[in-house]
Amino acid sequence: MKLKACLIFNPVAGQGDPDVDLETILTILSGCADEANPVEGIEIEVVVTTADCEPGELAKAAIERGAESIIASGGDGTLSAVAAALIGSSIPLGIISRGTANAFANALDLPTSIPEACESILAGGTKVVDMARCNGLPMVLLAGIGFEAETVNLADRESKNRLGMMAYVLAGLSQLRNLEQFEAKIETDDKIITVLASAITIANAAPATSILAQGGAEVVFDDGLLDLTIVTSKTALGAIATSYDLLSSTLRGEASQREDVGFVRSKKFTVTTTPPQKVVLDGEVIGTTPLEVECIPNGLTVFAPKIEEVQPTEKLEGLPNLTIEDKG
Ligand SMILES: Nc1ncnc2c1ncn2[C@@H]1O[C@H](COP(=O)(O)OP(=O)(O)OP(=O)(O)O)[C@@H](O)[C@H]1O
Repeated sequence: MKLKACLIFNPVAGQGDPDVDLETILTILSGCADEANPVEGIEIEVVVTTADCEPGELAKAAIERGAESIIASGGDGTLSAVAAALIGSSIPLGIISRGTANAFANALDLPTSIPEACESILAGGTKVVDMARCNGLPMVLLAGIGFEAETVNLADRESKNRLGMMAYVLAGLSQLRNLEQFEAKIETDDKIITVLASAITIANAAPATSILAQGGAEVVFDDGLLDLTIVTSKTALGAIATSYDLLSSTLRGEASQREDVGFVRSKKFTVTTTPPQKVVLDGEVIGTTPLEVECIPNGLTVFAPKIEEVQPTEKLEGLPNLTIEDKG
């Protein structure tokens, strides 16, 4: 057995059967999933979360007990809390998503199925990604002002259980009726921008489905910078057209060309608004503007699948008596 890890497991996350999920995880991580070809497994201590525990505190306590790595399994709430506790440490974090949106794994290009996530942890490859701090709180993915904050507020636990991802879509559609613009002053590393906005999103990392973060087509999670997207749509119809454009341009890997979308990168942003707007941080409403967000470059180490090397399509050098004639 190698590497002593602590698995922090949320039994109520997502819509799957937690007993089956836990057994699958432990079987794969023990190295015995393939009976014919067992591999060296990981020694694991399992800590099950409770309704009133703080998963980050569980992670810190496990490290004090000697855990060499932490594995978190649950929804984005559990994963973000554990990641936040590991910012600035070199303790690698394994991410096994079992939530509704699985934004955390999607944003960092990590596997979202339980078997694939476990296999990449077992293989031991890691990568280093940026983290951020928003109004003094740890931020893994993004902070939203305006439209997105209202949407998250409306997608409650009960509707997420019933509807899964649709809860966010329906909450977003119903929120369009109340779309309101606000005055925003945005300070970057080198400029001050004032604008009339309906949504502002500051992302460290974001899945393609977080369309309000996608003005610049790609949120790069290891460039030491944050990506800010401004949406200024005035009407519900305009917001639908903008959302559709952001989704389709992201899927094409292109930046939005719409006049009601703007984007800018910076290591740090300060945003003030009139009137004050709700702020959602990694899926939770944390209060209202103003807000200050700063990137923490290389803030977290995560287990990640090894990038497959591209095989060269041609190699002739070194062959004996080699001549190569250009046919012109
Ligand atoms: N044993 C438990 N019993 C009841 N609630 C729990 C327990 N463990 C954790 N929780 C609650 O689970 C919530 C965190 O859930 P998490 O975000 O991981 O999953 P999720 O809500 O399904 O994910 P998503 O946000 O992607 O939908 C916290 O509110 C926490 O209080």
